[in-house]
Amino acid sequence: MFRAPGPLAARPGLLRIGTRGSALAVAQTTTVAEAVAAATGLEIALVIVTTHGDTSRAPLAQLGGTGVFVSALRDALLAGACDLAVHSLKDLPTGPCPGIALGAVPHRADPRDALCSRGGRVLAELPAGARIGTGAPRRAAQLLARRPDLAVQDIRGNVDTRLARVDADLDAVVLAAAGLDRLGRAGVIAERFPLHEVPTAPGQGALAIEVREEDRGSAPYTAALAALDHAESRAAALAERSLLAALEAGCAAPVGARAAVAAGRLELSGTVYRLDGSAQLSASAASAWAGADDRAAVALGRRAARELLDGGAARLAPLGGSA
Ligand SMILES: NCc1[nH]cc(CCC(=O)O)c1CC(=O)O
Repeated sequence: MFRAPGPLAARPGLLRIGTRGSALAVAQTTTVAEAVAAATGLEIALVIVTTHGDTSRAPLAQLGGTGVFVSALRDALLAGACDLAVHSLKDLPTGPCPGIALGAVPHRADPRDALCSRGGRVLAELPAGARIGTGAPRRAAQLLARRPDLAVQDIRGNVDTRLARVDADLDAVVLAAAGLDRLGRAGVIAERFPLHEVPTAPGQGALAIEVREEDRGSAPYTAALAALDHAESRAAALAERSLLAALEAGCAAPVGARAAVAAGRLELSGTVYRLDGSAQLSASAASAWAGADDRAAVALGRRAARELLDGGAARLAPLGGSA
């Protein structure tokens, strides 16, 4: 495996995998590349695609939401500058992208949120008024639901930037455990919030491997994608995303979800929060799990979303918009 220093032409036996350039993205994509190389014997090149979201310091909402991280990579894939693209699945907009297919969802990492605090204090140990940083309305609402006395601060930036705030001016930050684990930074985690109390962003901890629609059924893509795909992770991620899509909610809406295959069933639950954490609404659904079936997973997400909407989810929280 090597990193392409610039544009790299396609050639037989070479698979070019596109990634964002952040430390986390490169770590994730390296794991993917190693798995494909081991399973297929293909030579793998990492193609780093710089996105507007990486270079701008403007607030995420102003940039058009987390979709900015995704579109440059998709453009590179469609333009033939790479053969596969690796994204954090939770950053993908829920709508389809013409010409691009979801090729694989690899084995999901820890979907939980992690608290990183000064002195390693867990949430219950933080003093009243403690300053806690997150850029996600969902995380803010969940924190306030459990600790209305906390002062939640809006922050953004990559993992290191956000962790640095704990030493600088904040008492704690909340981050995805998966990102910290993948960066070898699990040591900074004071507490992983249990999923039944803190359901996380749909798709959190999962990766999405995208492929050009016209390539997905042919060699060497089929072998690479088969080596990467993990059916249970794919079903869970699709069910969670389908819930978000059916709520017509953006990726920054105050919506938590968790799905998993257990004892032959695919189980999903979703929760919508009032932004200040003072109210929430949950729904769950389950269906028999008989192996890979994207449509069953999507149907499950729609069912849970319908229950949430019927229960008044749209009155509880602003669901629309991507930021
Ligand atoms: N919103 C940005 C983002 N997209 C994916 C991850 C972490 C890795 C993952 O969830 O797969 C993060 C950082 C975070 O939420 O702390």
